[in-house]
Amino acid sequence: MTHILAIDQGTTSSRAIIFDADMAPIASAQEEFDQHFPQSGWVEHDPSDLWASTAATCRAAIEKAGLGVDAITAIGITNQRETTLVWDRATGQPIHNAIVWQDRRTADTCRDLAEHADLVTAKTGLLLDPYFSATKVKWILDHVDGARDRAKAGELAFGTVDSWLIWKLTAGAVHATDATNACRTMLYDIHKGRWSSTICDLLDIPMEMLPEVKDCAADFGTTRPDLFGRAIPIMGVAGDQQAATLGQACFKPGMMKSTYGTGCFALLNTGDTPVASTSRLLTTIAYQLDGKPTYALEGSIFIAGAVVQWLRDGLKMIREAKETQPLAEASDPGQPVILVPAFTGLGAPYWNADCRGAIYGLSRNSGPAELARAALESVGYQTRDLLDAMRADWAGDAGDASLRVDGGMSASDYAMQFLADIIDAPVDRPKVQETTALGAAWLAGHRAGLYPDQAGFAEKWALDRTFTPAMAPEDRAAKYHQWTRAVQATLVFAGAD
Ligand SMILES: Nc1ncnc2c1ncn2[C@@H]1O[C@H](COP(=O)(O)OP(=O)(O)O)[C@@H](O)[C@H]1O
Ligand SMILES: O=P(O)(O)OC[C@H](O)CO
Repeated sequence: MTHILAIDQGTTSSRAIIFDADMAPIASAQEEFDQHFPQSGWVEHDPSDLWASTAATCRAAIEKAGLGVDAITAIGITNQRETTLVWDRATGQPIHNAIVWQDRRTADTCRDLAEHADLVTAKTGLLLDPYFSATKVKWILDHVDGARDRAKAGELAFGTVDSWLIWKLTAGAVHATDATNACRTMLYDIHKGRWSSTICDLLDIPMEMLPEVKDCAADFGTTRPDLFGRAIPIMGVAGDQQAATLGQACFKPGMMKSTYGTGCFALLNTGDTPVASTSRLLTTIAYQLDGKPTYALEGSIFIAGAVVQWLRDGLKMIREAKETQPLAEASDPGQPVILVPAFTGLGAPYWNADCRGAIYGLSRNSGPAELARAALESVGYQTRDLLDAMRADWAGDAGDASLRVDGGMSASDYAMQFLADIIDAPVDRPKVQETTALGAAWLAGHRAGLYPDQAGFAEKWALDRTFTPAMAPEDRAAKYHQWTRAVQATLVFAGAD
């Protein structure tokens, strides 16, 4: 038994990757699943799609590795965070579709609770926003007949995607989550390390439905033997952005990573201190090991790679994401087209749930090339917003000041070079870009005694390429100024002050 199976259940696809004893990925499988948009600003997943694609990719990865299931020592799970599921404990049937983290349907609920915003932030480190699970659970309890009474009677279970997968993998034997997922629900007190009865009361969420919260490396039960041919222990769990922080070996305070998947999430390790943000960033748990939380400041952007998906699936302008590279390179640099991809509102540091996307600076000559460039650049601009906010919040040593990047969109050289240019700092892309899965694998592998400790793991981090800033300072300043004006105009259009 020398290998680890990492499950990465993301927003647009489920992946399973087998890592060998040296922590190298040797086999993987991936499946996309349907996104459901029942109304503007609403996003749902079918829970059975999340489970079926996870089970299928695990089986496919084990098969591809060709080693037999006995080679798998343990499973690590990482997942899209905040996405909310409620299911019947007796039947295992969800009572509603999963409400996805991007979903803004509870914007009004958040407005109604505005007087409690400071209390919520003080306890959870989060901002009172529809992004997090709490108001989504409330919405399900408010809208599904009899749900609240059944939850009070202990008949219903709430979970983020990790809990749902653990439940399915263990055939309902384990209802648990880890501290990194719990801290994204807006129901968890990150200082006391337990569910907040105050916030549960505020939202009328019965605590009977909440999962047990564990360390990231812990015993999460064993899989149903018939699933993969043998009962495999689940030994590691972390939300995907926290898993990427681990996978990027950001173990020291001041180290930072930014992941470019559907959205973009930058996490700065702040050590054992939960730093309260004055710039509307989130205070979150980066990982919890041996009962001890390590905290992070997080900037969350809702749309990063999803803007490229929109060019592909919405505008049908490209067939594959990578076509944006030659298009952007061929664009006319004289056309300052700016795309503000606020398709589901704006996240950090603006936190406006109502605004929607906008494109500025179009002329008769603007076409796919300029749009592709604007889409790739929008990700760099948004990251700059986050890093400026982090600099304002974090007085500690900024490590080596480089930004470690990963996620599907980090494959775009154009986007990464523009990112380095606009943030005026080196951008380091590692050899293993599956850092999210690697982080989950490390948690499980370390607990199983197969993988090294933090220091040994950090030594293995290997660089693929550094993108060095090459933009003239006056161009950087002028371009960023245009971006900030475009964001302001977008907020004004949405009716924000
Ligand atoms: N070469 C590329 N250029 C630009 N964007 C890309 C490229 N490859 C992938 N992407 C984007 O990356 C995202 C997928 O990244 P991934 O890490 O798999 O996301 P998630 O975990 O959120 O499902 C997609 O939104 C896709 O548009
Ligand atoms: O699925 P991803 O990689 O876009 O990540 C989603 C985040 O966890 C949402 O907070």
